[in-house]
Amino acid sequence: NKNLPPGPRPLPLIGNIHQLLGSLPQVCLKKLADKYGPLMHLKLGEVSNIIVTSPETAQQIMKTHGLNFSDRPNLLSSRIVSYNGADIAFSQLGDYWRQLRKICTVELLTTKRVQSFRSIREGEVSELVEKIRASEGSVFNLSHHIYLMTFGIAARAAFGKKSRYQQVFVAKIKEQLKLLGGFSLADLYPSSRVLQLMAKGKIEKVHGEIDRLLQDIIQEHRNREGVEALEDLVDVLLKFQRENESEFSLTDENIKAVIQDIFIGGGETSSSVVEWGMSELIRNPRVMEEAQAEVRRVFDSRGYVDETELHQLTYLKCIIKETMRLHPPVPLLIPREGRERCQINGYEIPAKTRVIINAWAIGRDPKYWPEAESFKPERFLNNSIDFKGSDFEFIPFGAGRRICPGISFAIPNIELPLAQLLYHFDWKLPNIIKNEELDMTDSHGITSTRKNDLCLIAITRKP
Ligand code: HEM
Repeated sequence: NKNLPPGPRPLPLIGNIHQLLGSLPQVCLKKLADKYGPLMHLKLGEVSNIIVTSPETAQQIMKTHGLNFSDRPNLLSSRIVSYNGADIAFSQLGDYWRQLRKICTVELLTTKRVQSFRSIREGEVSELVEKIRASEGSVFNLSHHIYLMTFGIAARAAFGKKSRYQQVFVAKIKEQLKLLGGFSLADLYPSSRVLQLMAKGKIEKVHGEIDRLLQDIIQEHRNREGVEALEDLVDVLLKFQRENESEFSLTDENIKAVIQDIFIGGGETSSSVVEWGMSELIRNPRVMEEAQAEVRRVFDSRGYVDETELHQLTYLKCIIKETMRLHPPVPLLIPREGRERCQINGYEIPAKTRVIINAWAIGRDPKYWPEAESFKPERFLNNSIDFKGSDFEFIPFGAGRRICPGISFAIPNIELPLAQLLYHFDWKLPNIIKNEELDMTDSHGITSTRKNDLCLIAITRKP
C-alpha cells in the first residue's frame, strides 16, 4: 500500500471523516481534489476510498478498467433495501445482474414501452398545470408539486391506474431514500456490530413497510390478470416470471427489488432536474424568455403542448443539459468497488477499494467548461456533447457497464413538464428579492434537490 494515490493524512480511528464536515460531500471532495489531484486516496473511518475528479480518471475507472470497477460496495443500507442485492442497482456485476439489465433494456424501458406511457405523462402534467392555474396569483410550492407529479408518473407506469397505495408508497420511498448514500457511520465502520445494529433497525422498518405494500400490489395484479388494457411494469415483470420459468426464474423478491429501483432511480432524480431547471430559469430571465419564445413558437399553432413536437425544442434540450451539468441529480453517482488490485496513472488501487466519482465537480471543471459556474445553455448548441456515457466531462447518468438504463424513461418526464410550465405561464418570485439572488442551496443526500422549496407566483399567459 505504499504507492496509493495522494491524499490528506488520515487521523487515527476517524481517518479523513473530519474533512467532509461543514459542506456538502461533493463540495468538500472537490476542494480536497484541487489540492491532491484527480485520483485521490481518502480513508473514511475504516474504509479506503478512491475519489475520482477528472474526465480522464473517470474514463479510466468506468471504461478502460470498467470490468474491474463495476461492482457495488456491500453497504448496509443498500443491502437491506435491495433484498440483499436482488435488484439491478446494487447487485454485483455477474450473470444475475446481466439478466436483470436485459429485462430492463428489452422489456421494461424500451422506447416503445416508454411511448406507451405517453398518455400517463400528459395526464399527470396537465393535472399539475390545472393546479397551478387554480392558484393563480398566489404563492405556489412548485418543488412539492413537481415531486408529486414525477412520482405520479412512475407510480402509474409501474402499477397501472391510480393505485390506492400510491400516496403512502411514495412517502415511504422518500423516507428510504434519505437512508441511502454510503456516508452513514455503519457503512464507514463495517466491523462495528453496534453501529450495524443501530442503523439496521431503522432501515429494516421502512423497508418492511415498502415490502408489504409491494407484495399487496403484486397480488392485486395477479388477481386482475388480463383485465387492464395498458400493460404496466408490474404486469410486464409478472408475465416474464410466468413465461421464462426455466431460463431465468424471476422471484417475487426480484420483482419488488426492480420496481423499487425504478422509484429510487427514477423519481427524485427527474423531479430534481425540473426543479433546478426552473430555478435556473428564474435566476436567468434572458434564458427564460428565450425558452418561452421557443416553446410558444412551436406549440402556438395547436394551442396546447403534447409530446409529438418536443423534438423541435432545441434550446430547451440545451437548458436540460446545462441544468444537469451544474446540478447532476446524483452528484457522486452510485459508489463502485474494485474487484482486484490494479494500477491507475502509476498508482496502486488495492482490491475492494471503494470508488466515488464526483460527477458534480467534473461538470464544473474549468479545463473543460469555460465560465464553468455560469448557467449558459448556449454552450450545448451545435455541440455534440451528450449524457449517454461517451463524454466523460458530462456524466450525470454515469457511464460504462453500469450507466443508468432509465435515460429514455427520464427525458420525457423532464421535457414535457418544463415545456408546459413555460408555455402556459409567466413566472415571478414572491418576495422583493432580485431574481439572481434566489437561494440555490443544495440539500444533503444521495440525490441533489433544493434545500428550500422553490415557491413561485404563476401568471397565466393569454395567447
Ligand atoms: C434524470 C434522471 C436520472 C438520473 C440523473 C439518473 C442517474 C443515474 C446514475 C448516476 C446511476 C449510476 C450510474 C453508474 O454507476 O455509472 C444510475 C443507475 C441506475 N438508474 Fe438512473 N437516473 C435517472 C433516471 C432513472 C430512471 C427513470 C430509472 C428507471 C426507470 C433509472 C434506473 C436506474 C437503475 C436501475 C440504475 C442501476 C444500473 C446498474 O447498476 O446497472 N434511473 N442512474
